[in-house]
Amino acid sequence: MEQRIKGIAASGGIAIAKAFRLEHPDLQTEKVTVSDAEAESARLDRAIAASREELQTIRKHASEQLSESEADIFSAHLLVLDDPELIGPVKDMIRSEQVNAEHALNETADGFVALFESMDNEYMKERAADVRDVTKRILAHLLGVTLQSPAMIREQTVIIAEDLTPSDTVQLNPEYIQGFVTDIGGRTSHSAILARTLEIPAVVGSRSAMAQVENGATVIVDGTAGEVIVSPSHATLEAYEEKRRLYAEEREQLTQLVHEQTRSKDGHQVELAGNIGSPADVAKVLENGGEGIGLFRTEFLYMGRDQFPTEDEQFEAYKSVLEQMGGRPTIVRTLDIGGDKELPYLNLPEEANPFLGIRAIRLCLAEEDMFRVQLRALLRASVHGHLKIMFPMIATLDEFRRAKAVFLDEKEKLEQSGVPVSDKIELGMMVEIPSAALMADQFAKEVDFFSIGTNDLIQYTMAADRMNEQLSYLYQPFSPAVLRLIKMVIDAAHREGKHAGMCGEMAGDEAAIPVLLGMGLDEFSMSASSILKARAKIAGLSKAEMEAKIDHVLSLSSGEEVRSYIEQSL
Ligand SMILES: C=C(OP(=O)(O)O)C(=O)O
Ligand SMILES: [Mg+2]
Repeated sequence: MEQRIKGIAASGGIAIAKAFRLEHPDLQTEKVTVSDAEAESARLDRAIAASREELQTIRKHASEQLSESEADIFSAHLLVLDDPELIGPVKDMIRSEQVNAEHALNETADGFVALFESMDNEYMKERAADVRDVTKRILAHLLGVTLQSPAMIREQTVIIAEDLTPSDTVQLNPEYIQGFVTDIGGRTSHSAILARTLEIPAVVGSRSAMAQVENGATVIVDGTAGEVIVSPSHATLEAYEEKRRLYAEEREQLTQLVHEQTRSKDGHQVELAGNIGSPADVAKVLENGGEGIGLFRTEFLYMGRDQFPTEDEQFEAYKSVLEQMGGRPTIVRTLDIGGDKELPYLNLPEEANPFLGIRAIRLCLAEEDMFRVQLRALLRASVHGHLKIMFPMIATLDEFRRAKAVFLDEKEKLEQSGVPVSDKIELGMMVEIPSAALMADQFAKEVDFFSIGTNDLIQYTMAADRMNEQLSYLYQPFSPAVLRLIKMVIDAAHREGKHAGMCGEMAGDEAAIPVLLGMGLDEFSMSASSILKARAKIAGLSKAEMEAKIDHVLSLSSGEEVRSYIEQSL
């Protein structure tokens, strides 16, 4: 009997294969009193050493088979493994309570996991997953059991699991693993991100796949719709085989656009760029035909560690991105920390409204030494490619001028000490605060370019938290208030002969592209996987026709009206 299970669409496409249940061994432990605490502590050390060796092997496998960013997950695990804040208390507990290593490890790790998960912060939640994953590995070694390894699978399968740990996911060989379904997890969990990187269809958060799917059952994973079909009827199977064929055909057609320029039907050219968070992300942007980097979120270089990255570490990262981009325009955004992105080692005072607090450029101007380190690293890297720098969260002209003055001061100092620096670095700003959009005419005289950050611009225009799902009716890219601000920014830039780009999620939204093209946006920056679709979309649109409709769009009175007008006539 055909059964359908709904879940969260984590990675697009259709997979059809036999189910393989990935079950993790029972790692239940009991509290036992030990007489020799030192011997117990030594037993823990041996399990940690064995885990370290295993993790190093997996990390090597990941960096060879996948990319450095996947390998980084295991570097994070190795850091957890060596973290005295985790291991120290485990050993203390073994000694002070005379208990077995398994129990001490479980108790301590549970405490950290609960603490991290209670924080309303995506980043800390991921750290909780890392601690859980590392704990399991050490426990397996303590208990002498083997963790099942997906790398051993050698037939076409769909993996069904309660959850896939990052170490499971990284072992998935797309040659055999057609897709996967998990009971828990969301779109931003490690397993979902890796599925998209591997381009394996995946459904996460299905809740009941493990309870309903038996080993060897035929399974269809519709990763686009977030649906799993178990033991499909003949008719369903045929329908999905056809869907799978169409999906592959569509992707194949899109890859033909990789080396194309981005032009509308009537010949207007725009630039399609990629958003990245680390040098490892550049490869995907290039594979998908990105013509530049429109946003490098450098804060990720500062996160996931316990101290600031040094000037040299940053220099290497910027140089790597610029070299990989081989002369294509590369916009690096200076540190945008604060709000939901925290740096534990910065010890910022708690704020009642962090999104309205000391974040991004405000923080950099307050902590000038930290800002100068980043600017020096960028200046030194500038000779390795086509670097543009932008400042986040600019609210006033004074802030832009102050940031620019610090930049020029560092530039001069480096030049005086004989360090080669490019003379062509453009300095721009994010427009993500309504005050900046409203004053765009004045900013446009002083900046080299604008990049509109709609993720924040929408939240600050509508006073609606971008992460609060209950406010999604207000968080509307198509709200005429937001569209009018965007239009003001683009027009102001063009009046001064400057470029206007966009790096918020809206730039890659297929429904928004006709309006943005019509308003004259010069550069659209988005996640790598959206680039080719956007290129195809633009190729089918006439810039002149879109432009003729903008006045009407801006005269509409609600986001819903704009959306339905776009659906019907753009
Ligand atoms: C691109 C943006 O920046 P972030 O999402 O990093 O705040 C934005 O605000 O639109
Ligand atoms: Mg922003």
